[in-house]
Amino acid sequence: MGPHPAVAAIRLAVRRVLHDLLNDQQNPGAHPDRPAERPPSPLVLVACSGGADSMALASALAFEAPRLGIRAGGVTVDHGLQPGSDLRADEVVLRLRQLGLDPVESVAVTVGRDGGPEAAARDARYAALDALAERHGAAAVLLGHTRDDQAETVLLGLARGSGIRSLSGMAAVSGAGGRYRRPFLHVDRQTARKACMVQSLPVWDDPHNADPAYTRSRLRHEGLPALEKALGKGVVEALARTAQLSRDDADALDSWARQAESSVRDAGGLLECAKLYALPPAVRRRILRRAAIEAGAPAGSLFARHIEEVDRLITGWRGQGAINLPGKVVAQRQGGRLVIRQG
Ligand SMILES: Nc1ncnc2c1ncn2[C@@H]1O[C@H](COP(=O)(O)OP(=O)(O)OP(=O)(O)O)[C@@H](O)[C@H]1O
Repeated sequence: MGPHPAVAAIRLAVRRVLHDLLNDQQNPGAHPDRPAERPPSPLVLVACSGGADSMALASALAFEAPRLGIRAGGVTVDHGLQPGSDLRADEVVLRLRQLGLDPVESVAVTVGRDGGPEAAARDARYAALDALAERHGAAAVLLGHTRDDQAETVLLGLARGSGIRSLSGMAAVSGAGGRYRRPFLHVDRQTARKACMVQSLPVWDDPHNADPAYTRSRLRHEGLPALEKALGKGVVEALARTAQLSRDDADALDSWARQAESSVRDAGGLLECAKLYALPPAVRRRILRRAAIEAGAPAGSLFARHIEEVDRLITGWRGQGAINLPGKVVAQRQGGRLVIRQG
């Protein structure tokens, strides 16, 4: 008898990603900062919170990796935000070792105060995962984001009025050299939970995930169920499809903007307003955003409203003054040119 369908589904998802990874390593051109030499037995780490999604991911990695000549390890990050978080981290380490993963590490981080508490925890976590992956020379770090997480991200973006780059949600491959991989973006949360249950894997339920103080938690427990009730089942799947379609569109527009950029700069490299005006707004705004980031505006603090304001220097010129952007960047018109630089 084969494995339970839920276990088969999570293993297949991980097997696909491991195959992709091996292909990328044989084909280093796909990621220029990846070393051309393929290590004899690459190491893949799973980032595990102890929750159902990442425990399921760890179990599938432990099963599939040895069959492909890949070493499987694990890491859990202790954000130190709840009493007893260090004990939980120790427990996760133990469970990962029981699955046969090696090396397994717990990393304690200090969560800063920049942005909201969730964003600060995420920044600290990724910094720790980056450092650990470097230290072990890991070929990849797997993350347990599911199709449900993707659907929630799309809905949150829609509610904020975001553009299609935000609506494209989380990428299957991201980070330096394509380090982060998300094998479960097409696997639903129920399947991951079921896979843990039938394999008798104990899982930890983060109280934050059920706390109505958090937007994502309210969306998960109230928003999405209400949408499904009103519109029928399949909303999650449809939103995840929107993410994929948006990603393809956003990539195409980014590429168009990169190509158009040189044609809107004069010999001195300044942006020419008349030429920018002639471009479709989606392409023009991408060029303005890139110019602001190049001048030193931090990407994470540069919002659509900032770019819209700069855009009005092109499309609604009434002699307005300089626009201040995050990172002390200033955008202003000088005759027929747009200058974006450190103020
Ligand atoms: N404390 C942590 N240590 C290591 N990895 C983590 C940690 N928290 C989250 N991750 C990684 O990021 C992914 C997404 O995080 P998120 O907070 O959405 O998940 P979760 O609900 O905490 O737990 P899980 O995905 O494990 O059920 C996790 O699946 C896991 O791969």
